[in-house]
Amino acid sequence: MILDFGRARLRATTVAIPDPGPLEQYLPDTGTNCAFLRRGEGFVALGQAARFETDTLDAADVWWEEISNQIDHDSEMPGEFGTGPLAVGSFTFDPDRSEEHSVLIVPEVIIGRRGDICWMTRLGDARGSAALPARGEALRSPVGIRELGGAMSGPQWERIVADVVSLIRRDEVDKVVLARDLRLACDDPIDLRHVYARLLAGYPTTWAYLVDGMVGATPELLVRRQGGLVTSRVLAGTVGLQTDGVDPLVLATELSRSSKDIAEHEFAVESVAKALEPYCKAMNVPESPSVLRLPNVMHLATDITGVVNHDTSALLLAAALHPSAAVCGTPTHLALDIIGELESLDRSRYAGPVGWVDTDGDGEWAIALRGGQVRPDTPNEIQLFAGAGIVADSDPAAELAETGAKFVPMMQALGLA
Ligand SMILES: C=C(O[C@H]1C=CC=C(C(=O)O)[C@@H]1O)C(=O)O
Repeated sequence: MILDFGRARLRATTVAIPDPGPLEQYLPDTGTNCAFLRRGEGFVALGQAARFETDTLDAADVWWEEISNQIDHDSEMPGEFGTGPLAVGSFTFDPDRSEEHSVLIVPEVIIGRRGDICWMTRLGDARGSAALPARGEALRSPVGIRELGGAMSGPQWERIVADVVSLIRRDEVDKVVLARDLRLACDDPIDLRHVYARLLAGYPTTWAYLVDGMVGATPELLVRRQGGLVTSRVLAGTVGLQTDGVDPLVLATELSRSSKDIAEHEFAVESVAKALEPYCKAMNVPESPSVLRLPNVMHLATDITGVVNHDTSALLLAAALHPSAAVCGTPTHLALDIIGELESLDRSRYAGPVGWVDTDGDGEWAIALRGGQVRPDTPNEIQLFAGAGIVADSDPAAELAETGAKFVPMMQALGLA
């Protein structure tokens, strides 16, 4: 943890700025840089005023509340969602079964946009606060990229899917989300800004994240808290769009009628609705899902909304919701054990919450899907992850193909697809 404010309180200043253009161009090639953007909205964050490495979202919430209480914030747009000092984080899927740490970073400079509003927040010395940082250096595309393989081969992974299907048919568990990984290497350290820019261009409707070596473009929002309102976008049930010549509308119709995908989706919706209920005085859970179309896949999607009845921060709401049955299974504890036993994989921060929280406890936490992780000791390598929900009617070959379709955004961003 880097944090020694001594007795001094921390000063933060937020100013309105003219439209700075695409925010990702301000990401520097070196040092700490984070980003959380969707359709051009969100923020990029530079530098690190404080850092907390932890296991749990609850511990992170306590730490962030302490820091928040030390910040004096001077803002030209008080109360505007997402403006002001915040903490950006990426959490492991299962701290009990991971070598990886979770991290919460308090950036020094934040440049943001939401609707017509653009702003810059600086922590620390407020002098020169109106000047935007210089644009980052030119992006570097990966050179000599090659596949190193994953923890399991395709056929090995299909066998564990078949084992899980047997467990489900024997009523030992209802649903288990199984994941696999793929390691890639380049000749030089990977420029995550390049990967990030490609994801932003190719997948504009997703939440594109870049936090401490984790990069990806996820379509799934675990939770957003904005004032008293809470939203969660639940996804589960997928069809790949790689099938040449098949009309996407036909695929969308098939998906929305597929009893296998509907069952898979219902487990996920139920897990989120149940976890959110104690925190809400009113909640709307649509009765049937819609179809969400992305360039590589289509998903069954349900947007749950509610009114929060407690003063519960976005971080604590994420703690209550994670791991949902979209990434773990039903019942949660059994699915976690089965994943731990069969997957042969440290999921690290894949499928964990990734996002931000502000000093009022508002924020957005997505699920770190469709991404990969670069670690400081192996900067030339990236580990990609993709998973699929397994239910009674799952076909191992189809589930393997589905994970292949879910790798596509990262493969494209790395110049491989
Ligand atoms: C676990 C992943 O996706 C989840 C989100 C949407 C659809 C899913 C599915 O249909 O299996 C998964 O539940 C992943 O992308 O690695």
